[in-house]
Parts: sequence; structure tokens; C-alpha cells
Amino acid sequence: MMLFKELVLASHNAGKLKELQAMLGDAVRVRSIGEFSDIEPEETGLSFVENAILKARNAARISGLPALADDSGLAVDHLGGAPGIYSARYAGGQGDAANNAKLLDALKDVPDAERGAQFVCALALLRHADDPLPILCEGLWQGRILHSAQGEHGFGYDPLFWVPERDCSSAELAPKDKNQLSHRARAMALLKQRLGIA
Ligand SMILES: O=P(O)(O)OP(=O)(O)OP(=O)(O)OC[C@H]1O[C@@H](n2cnc3c(O)ncnc32)[C@H](O)[C@@H]1O
Ligand SMILES: [Mg+2]
Repeated sequence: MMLFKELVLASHNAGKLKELQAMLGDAVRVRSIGEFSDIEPEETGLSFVENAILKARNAARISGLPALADDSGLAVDHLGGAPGIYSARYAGGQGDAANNAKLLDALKDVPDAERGAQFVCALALLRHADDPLPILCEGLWQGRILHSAQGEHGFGYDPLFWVPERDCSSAELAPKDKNQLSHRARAMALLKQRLGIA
């Protein structure tokens, strides 16, 4: 059952915000944390779930609203699951292009069969800043890392992520298709079930 009509999305990533807003639809009025603060909390957790809770708690405290956070990243088999929770900071916080260049370099000469990877998304919803029982939902998306960037849609590692079920990169998918297939889409589908807005 839906407990509120308005929530704040605890993300400063424009690509994520767009996707989460599209997935939530009209069921709930969505505010962005950028309306309240430009300061990003330090992501000190050792798991996606811990970081999602930390970001949602911070946003709920700042806004006084229920808060939804997304902590996500790319886990590459050949790299033992890296960059994982450090995906945004993989190349030292220099942004998507630097992260992608570093990833291609790390996988140089690695054959396709060993380029498996998964996108991971953890969503945390806190009804208020001191909520002792956050709602947690996760989603995974299996694919593999390309040898060069392909496609213009999406954000982050999308141009390097090959989607086997569609035979294209995740940046070549139309946004509405990515929003049905992705790690974020899967986590959000579970969250909507939990909230009774599926
Ligand atoms: O923490 P917030 O403010 O939400 O924004 P962020 O960009 O820092 O987000 P994360 O800490 O969760 O880091 C996620 C990293 O994983 C990447 N990522 C997550 N989902 C992705 C997707 O759907 N497509 C491409 N890259 C994605 C993204 O580009 C970041 O480098
Ligand atoms: Mg972040």
C-alpha cells in the first residue's frame, strides 16, 4: 500500500534521475535532491545496499520527505567484480569518459568469452530520516563489455555494455527499452510491487 504521495530522489546523476522518474510515472510526485542541496554525501559503505541507505537517509534528513536512493555500478568478471561500488570513481572521479577509457584499457586483449559483466542496482526507500526498516530492492543485468564505445543514449558505461537479448549496446537501446530491461528497471519493478503501485 502506498504510504505517501511525494518523495525525494536522492541522486545527483541526471541520467539516473531521468530513468527513475520515467519508471515511477505519475503514481507519486517526485522531487529531486538538487532542489534542497548540492552537497553529495560521501559513499562510505562497503556494499551497494549500504550506500543506497546512506544516500536516502541523508536526503530524507535534508528534505523532510520520504527518500528513494539508487546505488548502482558495473561488476566485471575478469576484474573480480570491479569497479563495483567504486564504478563512479573508477578513474578517480573524472567522469564517464575517463571511466570508460580505463575499463577498455583494463580489458585490452581480453577475449569476448571473458568479458562478462553485470550492472547492479540497489534501491533504498526510507519513509523518514530515522526509518529503522528501509525498503530494499535489487536488480541485476547480465551482459558483456565491448571493445569500443557504441551508441549515444543512456549514460555512464552504457556505450560499453553489450545487451545479449537485444544484440546491441545499452546506449543503442531506446530509453523506453532500457527502462524495461535494465538492472534499475528490475529493482524498480520489485519496489513497485512492495509499494502496491505495480
Ligand atoms: O550517487 P548518485 O548521486 O546517485 O550518482 P552517481 O552517478 O554517483 O551514482 P553511483 O554512486 O550509484 O555510481 C553509479 C556508477 O555506475 C554507473 N551506472 C549505474 N547505472 C548505470 C546505467 O544504467 N548505465 C550506465 N552506467 C551506469 C554510473 O555511471 C556511475 O559511474
Ligand atoms: Mg554516487
